[in-house]
Order: sequence, then structure tokens, then C-alpha cells
Amino acid sequence: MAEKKVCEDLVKERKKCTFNVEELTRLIDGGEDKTMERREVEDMVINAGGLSTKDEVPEEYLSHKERYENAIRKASRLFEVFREYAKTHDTTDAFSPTNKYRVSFGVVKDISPFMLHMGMFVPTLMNQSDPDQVAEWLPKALSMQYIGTYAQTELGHGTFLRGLETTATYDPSTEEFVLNSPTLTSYKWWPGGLAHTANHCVVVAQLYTKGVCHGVHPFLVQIRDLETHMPLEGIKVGEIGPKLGFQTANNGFLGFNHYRIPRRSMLMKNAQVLKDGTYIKSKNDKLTYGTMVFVRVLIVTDLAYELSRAGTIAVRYSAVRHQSQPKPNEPEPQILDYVTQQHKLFIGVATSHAFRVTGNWLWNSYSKVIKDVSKGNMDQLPELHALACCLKAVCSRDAAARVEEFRLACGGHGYMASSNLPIINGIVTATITYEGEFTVLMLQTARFLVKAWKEATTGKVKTPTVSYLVEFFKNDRVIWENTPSTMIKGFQAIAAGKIRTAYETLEKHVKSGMDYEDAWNSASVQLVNASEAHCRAILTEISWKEMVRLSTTVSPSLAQVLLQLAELYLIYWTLEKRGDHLMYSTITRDDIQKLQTRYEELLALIRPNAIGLVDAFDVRDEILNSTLGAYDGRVYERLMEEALKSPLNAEPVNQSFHKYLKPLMLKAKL
Ligand SMILES: CCCCCCCC/C=C\CCCCCCCCCC(=O)SCCNC(=O)CCNC(=O)[C@H](O)C(C)(C)COP(=O)(O)OP(=O)(O)OC[C@H]1O[C@@H](n2cnc3c(N)ncnc32)[C@H](O)[C@@H]1OP(=O)(O)O
Ligand SMILES: Cc1cc2nc3c(=O)[nH]c(=O)nc-3n(C[C@H](O)[C@H](O)[C@H](O)COP(=O)(O)OP(=O)(O)OC[C@H]3O[C@@H](n4cnc5c(N)ncnc54)[C@H](O)[C@@H]3O)c2cc1C
Repeated sequence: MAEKKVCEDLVKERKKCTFNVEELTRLIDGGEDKTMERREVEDMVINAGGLSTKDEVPEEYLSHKERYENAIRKASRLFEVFREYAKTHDTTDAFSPTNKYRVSFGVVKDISPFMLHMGMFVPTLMNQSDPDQVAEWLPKALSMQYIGTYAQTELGHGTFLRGLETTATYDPSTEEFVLNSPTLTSYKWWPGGLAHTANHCVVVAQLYTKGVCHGVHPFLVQIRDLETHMPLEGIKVGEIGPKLGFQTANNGFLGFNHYRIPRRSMLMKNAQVLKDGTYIKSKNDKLTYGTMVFVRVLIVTDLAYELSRAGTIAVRYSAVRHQSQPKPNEPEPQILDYVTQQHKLFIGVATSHAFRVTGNWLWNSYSKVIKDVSKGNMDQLPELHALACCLKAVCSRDAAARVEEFRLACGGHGYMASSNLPIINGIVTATITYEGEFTVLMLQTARFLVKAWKEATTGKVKTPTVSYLVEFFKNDRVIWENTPSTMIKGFQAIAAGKIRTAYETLEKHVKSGMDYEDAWNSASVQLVNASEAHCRAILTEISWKEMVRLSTTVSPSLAQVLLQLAELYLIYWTLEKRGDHLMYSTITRDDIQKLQTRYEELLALIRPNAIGLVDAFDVRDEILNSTLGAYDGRVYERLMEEALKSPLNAEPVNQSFHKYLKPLMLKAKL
């Protein structure tokens, strides 16, 4: 078949681009070798037999059951393809959880039923098991003999882990744990892949030994027979039903009826139970929560990726779509030429870069802290936890808002499933809740900030990410200049001011005679605001510094574009938070107006590079899965092609006409 032509609008747009698109792609991937490797894996997956989605009925038309079966067929075939590739390649980076997550969209539009296996089950086995357990279990998990998930949340509790009800009671006479679900609310509820995919899971349960409860601990539990896949006796497992998104994630429920597992099924890297039932405590009981910290850190860069997918769709569509006639007798402009449209789109593109560089910085901090922890040094754990919590919370909320804005920017067509924006929306909005709900995580960061503020009152703080508090302890108003460094200082002053106010409110409530917990609850709106302000201070500082650093490593033409995006991000948030800046700096109305003017200049400067910027994300059509966002811009043809795939279009008259409409019409005549 002849190559379909690229739409003229996109051809023109690509000619306007002032920088080398491939150079930016390589920067985003982390180097030329990483780009080449990613493309090689993508080619392999897209071209492998049994995975193509091209000529299939789109998965949205399948029944709930068919959709799951289709996802399992594809995810399994995908795994075989990975396995073949691994025979001849070093796959350490190519098959990182993040890369697998991304390429899996090339075969299933929604979430893979194996996501929890790769994203949480395997990492938990690796990081919470002792060396003998790792040696025994990991090869089985990596080869998919053990297909697993992470079963922590229960019907009654997701947030409050100390309140989980599933029990694991040690029986020294048989050297076994007895797992039990004593109530309906103790049923595990939500784990991805749990329903009909997993044969094993990491179960988080209250550990009892010698009559004492030692709190929640992880256990590796087989739930289905490896031959027949039947649930084992004592296990009740099933699916929780349709959701807003995550339709193919196969989220499930699980109950135990006095179900026995060997003693060595407890993951024993941190805490142990000896044969006689003696409990050996972990050096730090929060190490059990380690996989959650790991995933919260990963989520920040994954959100950057989801923004790049949604941004590619909305920006390409905006270059192809023409609407209205502002000037009589002139052609309808591309909607991308409306400044209001640029305002909707470019901040989303800039946010993807801000999240990626901040996420990479967070990953490096995480790796350092985890190295220290492995040597027994836990000093930096509270700071890491506080950072991972607020960055996961704020980035997920911001990303969901940006994806929704991208969807709205595509008008009616953005509402079509075939645009893929609704599915991306479902994926991104879930991140606000899972792996720690937004408010709950913000309040965790607030606990850390309250302590940091107390320290700051003594003139020094122990941890670098809150060192700004000392500076603003005495002098809380920044002398304003319209420069990036002042804007960043402005965000720090706002954070310090809000932390101080929340702290003082808390103290006031305590002094008035409230319990600390009630005082905390009363001050919690302010505490969440303080956490958000702290997070904005981190995001603006890190994203600016990282983008400036990267700009020194690339060609001048690309450096210019990176700096424009970084400045746009900084000014956007300064303007969004202008009320706060007015409170905590000497910024004037005139400064704000100048920033608004500069913001609009930046939109105009970025405009010629809009398509180049999203092309540089290098999300191939098969992974984008969108009628609106394909590289060739054939939006209308694709919309019609996809519409014609509707099973309703297979026959000119649907049987419901004869059954219902015709009788209805006849009755109207009587
Ligand atoms: C072939 C296809 C392949 C596909 C491949 C896919 C690959 C995928 C790749 C990547 C993506 C991965 C995506 C995975 C998707 C995941 C889907 C969703 C999974 C889940 O949701 S799992 C369940 C998550 N659940 C939660 O997050 C629960 C939230 N609750 C908590 O974390 C805690 O209970 C709490 C934080 C709310 C604390 O509760 P609380 O009662 O206050 O406190 P305590 O527990 O007693 O602790 C207080 C004290 O401890 C400190 N602390 C708390 N947590 C931590 C921690 N994690 N680390 C360090 N310290 C911690 C806390 O600050 C307090 O300290 P203080 O007293 O103030 O000093
Ligand atoms: C798509 C998806 C996939 C998931 N996958 C998994 C999985 O694989 N494995 C797994 O174990 N779990 C999984 N979960 C569960 C998820 O981790 C929990 O839903 C999440 O941690 C929130 O807990 P919750 O549902 O109990 O919410 P709740 O805690 O009940 O939250 C409800 C409301 O109460 C508020 N609230 C609760 N506590 C406090 C507090 N202390 N202070 C102030 N406000 C509070 C919250 O802010 C929120 O507004 C998944 C969830 C989703 C949506």
C-alpha cells in the first residue's frame, strides 16, 4: 500500500522548527544510546506477530470479559517477545519497569494486567526479602512462573495501614503462618491483576506471634494452583468490577479462611520470625513501606510521560484543526494560532519537562538514600518520604488537570474514545488516589514540615530541601525583581510563610486545650496548603536549575527552547500564585503585568516550535493510539475510519428497530 501523505499543515509546521528534534529526543531519553535502545524495543514489539492492533475491533467495543481476555493474550505474547529479546541483549535498562510500562501501550490501550507484577510485586520481592528468598523467588517471578501482585488495601482501609485487619498468626507447632480475613472489611480490595491473573501475591497483614501483634508485615502467598489456576482451598478471590479507568488492570478482591503458609513465606529482609516464634524487629518499621516510596518516586516521571502522550495528541490536533474566521476573506486559522489555545497547550508541554527533570532528580535522591539505608543509615529517610509524598501528590493532581485541559483543547473530538484522551485521563486521574491518596500524602509531608519549622526556629535545619526555612524565619518578605531566582525565592518565602502560619495555628489550638490530634485536624487545611507551597518551591527550583543545567549540554538552538519552556513554567506558576506572592514579597501590580506580558511573549516564541516539541517526545503512533495525534495529521480520515469500525455500523438497520422502535412508532399513530 502506498505511504499515506502527511497533512500539509504539519509539513509546514515541521519546517518552522528552530531546533534539532532528534537532539531533544535524545536529551529526553537520557542519551543517544537510550533512544536507540528504546526504538529497537518498540520496533520489536510493534512488529512482532500477534500483537498488532491495527486491523482489530478497537478494545473499547469489547465486552468487559473480552477486553480482559484480549489484554491477557497481548500481555502474555508481549512477555514472550521480551523473553526472546533478552536471549541476545543486555536488558537492564531496556526492560526497566518504566520502559515496559510505556511499550505496553503499543499493544493494550489501557493498563496491562501485568502492571502490578512488574511495578510492585517484583520490586517488593527484590527489596523486602532476605538473600535466600530473593534467590528462590526472583527467578520464578521474572520468568512469570509466579505471576504476582501487591495486596495491601482492604475493603475497609487503604490509607490507614496500621488499621489493616488481615491477620497472619504464627503457629510454631507446624512452623506456619495462618492467614485469616476475620471480617468483610478485611478482604483485600483493589490489587491490580489479583482477580484472575495472579497466582501469587505479596499480602500485607498484621503479624501475631506468641500472642503479640507486631503490626503489618509482607508475606508471599500462593493463591492459585500453578497447573489449573484454580483458587487454592481457603482462598476466595474475584474481580471488583468496572471502574472509571483501568478497565484491563484486573483489580481484584481476596479473602483468607485460616489459610496456612510456611514460616519462610514472610519477607524477612527487615523483620524476622524465628522457628520458635521469636520476633526480631526491623531496624526501622517503616522499611516495610519501601515499595510505596519506590513507586511514588517512579510516578513523577511516568506522569511526565503521560503528559507527553496527551500533549502530542492535543498539539498536533491543534495544528491540523482550523476554526472560525477572525479576519473576513481570509482562511480559517489553525486553532494553534489562538493565543488562548497556546495558553492551554504550552504549559502542559512545559510541565512534562518540569516533571521529567524533577522526577529524575528525585530518583537520584532516592537511590542515594536507599544506598545509605542498606548500610544502616536511616537519617535521610524522613526527608525522602516527605519529598516523595508531596511530589507524587502535587504532580498527579497537576498532571490530571493538564490532561483534562489537553482534552478540552480538542473540543468535541477530545471526548471521543478514539482520541485516546479519555483513557489517558482515566490512567492519570487514578494516580491522585492510588499509592497514597492526595490529602493523606500532603499531610505526611506537613508532619515533616512542622518538625522542620521547629528546628528552623533554632537557626538551623538538618535537611537540605527545607534549608530555605532558616532564611525566611526572620525575614519573610522577598525583595522582588522579575528574575527567575527571585521567583524561586518568592516560592520559598510563600512556603515558609504558610508553614509558619499553619504551625502557629496548630500551636494556638493546642494552647487552647485541644488534643494534638484535634488541633492537627483543625489546622489541616492550612497544613495541606503549606505542603503544596513547599512542593511548588521544590518543583520551581529543581525544574529551573535542571533545565538550565541541561541547556549547557546541548546546541544553542535547543538551549534557547529549553530555557523558554523553563521560564514559561516558572512564570505560569508565579502568575497562578500571584495572591500569595503579593503576601510574601514586594511584588507590585506593575511587576505582575510585566510578567503577564513576558508570558505572552514566551507563548509566541514557543509557537513555531510547537510541533517540533511534541515530535521530540517521540511517541510513536502505535503507542499514542489516537485518531487526533498521529504523526501524519490525517485526523478526519482516522476519525471516520475508526467510526466505521463500530459494530453498530456493520448493518444498516439494527434489530432494535423491529423490536422496539417500530412498535413505538406504530403506537404513536393510534
Ligand atoms: C508486560 C507489561 C508490563 C507492564 C509493566 C508495568 C511496570 C510499571 C512501572 C512503573 C509504574 C508502577 C505503577 C504501579 C501502579 C500502582 C498501582 C497502585 C498500587 C497501590 O495503590 S498499593 C497501595 C498503596 N497504599 C498506600 O499508599 C497507603 C497509604 N498509607 C500510608 O502510606 C501510611 O499508612 C501513612 C503514610 C498514611 C502513614 O500512616 P500513619 O498511621 O500516620 O503512620 P504510621 O504508619 O504509624 O507512621 C508514622 C510515621 O512514619 C513515617 N512514615 C510513614 N510512611 C513512611 C515511609 N513510607 N517511609 C518513611 N517514613 C514513613 C511518618 O512520616 C511518620 O513519621 P513521624 O512520626 O512524623 O516522624
Ligand atoms: C486504580 C487503582 C488501583 C489500585 N491498585 C492497588 C493495588 O494494586 N494494591 C493495593 O493494595 N491497593 C491498590 N489501590 C488502592 C489504593 O492504594 C487506595 O485506594 C488508596 O491508598 C486510598 O485509600 P482509600 O481508598 O482507603 O481512601 P480513603 O483513605 O478512605 O480516602 C477517602 C477520603 O478520606 C480522606 N482521608 C482519609 N484519611 C484521612 C486522614 N488521615 N486525614 C484527612 N483525610 C483523610 C481522603 O483524603 C479522601 O478524601 C488502588 C486504587 C486505585 C484507585
